[in-house]
Amino acid sequence: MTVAEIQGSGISVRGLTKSFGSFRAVDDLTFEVRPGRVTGFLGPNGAGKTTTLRMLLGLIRPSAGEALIGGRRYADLSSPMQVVGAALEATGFHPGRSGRDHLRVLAATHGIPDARVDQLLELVGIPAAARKRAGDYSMGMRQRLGLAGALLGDPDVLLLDEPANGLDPEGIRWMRGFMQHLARDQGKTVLVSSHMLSEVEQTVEDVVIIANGHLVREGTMEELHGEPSALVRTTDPAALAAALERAGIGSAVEDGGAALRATTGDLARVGDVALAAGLPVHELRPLRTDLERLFLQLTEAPEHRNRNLAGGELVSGDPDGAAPPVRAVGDGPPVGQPAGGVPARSGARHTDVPAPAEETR
Ligand SMILES: Nc1ncnc2c1ncn2[C@@H]1O[C@H](COP(=O)(O)OP(=O)(O)OP(=O)(O)O)[C@@H](O)[C@H]1O
Repeated sequence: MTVAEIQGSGISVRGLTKSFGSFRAVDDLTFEVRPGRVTGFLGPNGAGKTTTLRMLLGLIRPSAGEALIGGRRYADLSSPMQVVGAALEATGFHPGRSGRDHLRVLAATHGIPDARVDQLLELVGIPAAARKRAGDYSMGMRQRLGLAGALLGDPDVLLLDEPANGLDPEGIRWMRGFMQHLARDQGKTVLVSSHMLSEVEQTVEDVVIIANGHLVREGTMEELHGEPSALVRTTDPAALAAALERAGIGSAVEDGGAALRATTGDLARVGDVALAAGLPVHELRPLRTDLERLFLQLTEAPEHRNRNLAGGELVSGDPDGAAPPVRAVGDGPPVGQPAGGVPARSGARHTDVPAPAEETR
């Protein structure tokens, strides 16, 4: 795959806004999602994740702004199934039909051979169950069937809404590995939504965090973790702080002055400095950012506090009349060809946030 092809299959959301009556579910949202990476689309319940995904898929019409896949609006894709696959809700299956038949019907309407269906059922780990009625499936099996449906057209872009819901620990591990394989080995753009950062922190390379319809943070997991640092406990923290400073390492007091946080992840160096200064080290360990605390800080800041949960007018379907409210996984977009040309990722990062939450004990 060439660089141009890879860049051509990203996601670009610009100034995206969606109002339901007077209620703004998505508010001037701008972010980019890169190919070849798994990106977490995160936010608390009601933050606007599903609404955004539905706009990307042309299921509802934006009130303003645009949601582009490979540089194009969904409605302008001539072969959407080969460009984007989505697993939004694992509920859109005919209960009396087997999982296999569900996929075969879907495949047939898009000229995809049955062999692909069986290959995918194998790939997602439900080859035998696929012959049973989908109505008897567990939530985890429906998730896997939904994923198979999303992959039918071998799209470059995958949108997965809370795919770990209902999976057992082994299923979650499998799903993580599978998403990483799709992104890293196949160069696909994988956007996975979740309301918990901890659920996806081991899977995703990038994050887009929203709250109350607004973007609160966009960046890599590394950026979210912040600069590495180390906690060091000794008998004379002030003397160690001075020694560290002479060695070019910054520090700050922790634990009410009983310990120091050194601004380096190089534990050996901190230990060596203490030894050279003749100070005993009673504790020395890396300090990790408490991501769950950071997530709460980001999404519960007063300006982002979740007004959504307080209500808002519930409208069934889309008042703009763009499309039906719910669509089955992988439901029938027409056949055509892949899109191209997504603009380069913006270097800008959102930083209207408190300092990273740090775990100190
Ligand atoms: N058709 C609709 N009419 C009115 N309000 C709606 C409609 N669809 C969504 N909303 C509201 O928009 C807000 C965002 O909903 P959305 O489903 O996008 O959030 P979410 O981040 O996906 O949440 P969750 O994690 O709970 O699925 C919610 O307050 C929701 O009630």
